[in-house]
Amino acid sequence: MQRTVAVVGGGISGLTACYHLARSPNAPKIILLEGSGRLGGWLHSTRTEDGAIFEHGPRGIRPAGTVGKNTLLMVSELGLDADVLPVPGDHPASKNRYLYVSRALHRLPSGIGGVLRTVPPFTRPLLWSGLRELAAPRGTQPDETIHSFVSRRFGKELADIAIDSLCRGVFAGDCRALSVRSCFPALFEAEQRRRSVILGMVLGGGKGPALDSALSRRACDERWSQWSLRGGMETLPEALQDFLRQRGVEMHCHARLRRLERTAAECWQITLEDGSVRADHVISAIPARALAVLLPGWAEPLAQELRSIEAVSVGVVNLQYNGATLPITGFGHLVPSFEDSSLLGIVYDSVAFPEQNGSCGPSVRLTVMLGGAWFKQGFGDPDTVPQAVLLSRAKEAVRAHLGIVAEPSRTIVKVLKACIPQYTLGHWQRTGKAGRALGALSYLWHQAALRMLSPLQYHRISGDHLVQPPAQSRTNPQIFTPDP
Ligand SMILES: Cc1cc2nc3c(=O)[nH]c(=O)nc-3n(C[C@H](O)[C@H](O)[C@H](O)COP(=O)(O)OP(=O)(O)OC[C@H]3O[C@@H](n4cnc5c(N)ncnc54)[C@H](O)[C@@H]3O)c2cc1C
Ligand SMILES: C=Cc1c2[nH]c(c1C)Cc1[nH]c(c(CCC(=O)O)c1C)Cc1[nH]c(c(C)c1CCC(=O)O)Cc1[nH]c(c(C)c1C=C)C2
Repeated sequence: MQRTVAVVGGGISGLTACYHLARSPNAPKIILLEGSGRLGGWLHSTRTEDGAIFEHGPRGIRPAGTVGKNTLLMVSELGLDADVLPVPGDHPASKNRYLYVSRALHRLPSGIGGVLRTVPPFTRPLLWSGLRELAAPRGTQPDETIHSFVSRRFGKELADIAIDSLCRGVFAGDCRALSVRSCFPALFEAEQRRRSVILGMVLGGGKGPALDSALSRRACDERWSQWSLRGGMETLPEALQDFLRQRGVEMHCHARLRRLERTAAECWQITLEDGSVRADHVISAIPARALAVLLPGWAEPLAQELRSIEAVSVGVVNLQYNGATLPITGFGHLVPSFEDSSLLGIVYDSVAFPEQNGSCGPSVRLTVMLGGAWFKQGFGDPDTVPQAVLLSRAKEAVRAHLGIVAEPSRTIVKVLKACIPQYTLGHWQRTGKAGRALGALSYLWHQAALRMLSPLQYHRISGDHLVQPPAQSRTNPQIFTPDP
């Protein structure tokens, strides 16, 4: 008899889970249950009538590594090759990286010359940090904050300025709280394996299996730093939706889960707001805390671990300035927390993807990212912060950092509540305990099946929704399967 798999959560993880299930031999009956009125989760693009695109969530996917390659393969299989907008290695958005420190923009050093010279905002050449790292002993702790790890190996200045900013630009988080083992497993493992991060990176090792495609070979040849899609990132969930519909996958929006229980007949009873569904297997692709409240009482040890994974909120302000020009070109700039804690950085969307400017003539499109781990101290409660406060803060930052004083011709303000999970110190223990709790509940962990899922998640993104297998096979969705 055909088995039924219910996938909970219609973000990119849930959609990708359905995609791989639908393509598998002996595909089961698949039911996708999404709580909101649309599929795609944080992949959300506004398309204006004059053809401009504004991204409210991710705006560029990195092609590198196993997950990057697998994602490009999926993009190809979905027939989206012609829609891909690459940012090649020689593009200013790939080459130029900026930090805003002491009220000025600083281009980060690159190339051998940049490493040998003292380049502000740093007070010594980066070569010094590199030599220090090569000589530093291997760490002895099972986990460490990213700040402590980088200070110990490369020196405090690099941690305070560059790593602090990087963590804000990837996790909207505080490097003094985030775990190096869970956020940057490659760095942690390089130190464990070779004693030095630099040696570990140069000598390589530990890569997962990747599926090659013409698109990923092109990405490699042209050294893409990232890519987007002509109609915006939301094109990806839309294409997945079309694919799944053709394969007979049942997709339900406004289907928020209320309760998840096992029945005497060894299957899952999924209670929705207005009905219920039965399934042999459940794949959860919803945030960890959202899953914790759905679990039955006997799964409390698992729920407890899932509850402890917090997520931060981000204010995303899209701005378009017709007729304006930027003083510099690059992907954007980041702001370290000591400079301005609640302003994370500004993305120069019109530099990386000018094709998405629309037909209003030359213009600058920017996204100002606010809050993150500093949201409450900067803006108060994300549920009640007035949009005008975020907008005025964003416009002021654009004026002060980039010298654009004109009023924007278009603005969109969104508050993304609890959108980026934080893998804080000891996250590996939480996921380990959760995995053991699952084992003790006598459910099977289908690690192999999971490796293919969730292209974005694996990109050291939010994998919080899941109880994660060990770092190498970390992925997002979690499968609950009754014991055979
Ligand atoms: C501002 C921002 C910028 C980002 N930039 C990048 C980037 O440049 N590159 C990159 O790779 N990644 C980026 N990310 C990360 C990336 O967007 C996320 O990791 C990814 O979208 C997460 O997808 P998901 O499907 O796992 O989760 P989500 O998108 O959170 O989807 C979960 C879904 O579950 C649904 N749901 C929740 N509870 C229930 C319930 N009880 N019942 C049914 N459904 C439920 C939700 O409505 C949602 O649709 C960014 C994220 C943000 C917020
Ligand atoms: C989970 C949320 C993510 C955000 N961005 C990324 C994720 C996964 C992807 C990402 N962003 C940056 C990197 C670092 C390495 C790189 O390839 O550049 C990654 C993997 C850095 C970055 N992010 C933003 C900017 C302006 C930069 C600097 C780029 C550069 O070096 O030129 C914008 C930004 N993106 C996110 C946030 C919270 C943010 C804040 C300003 C989300």
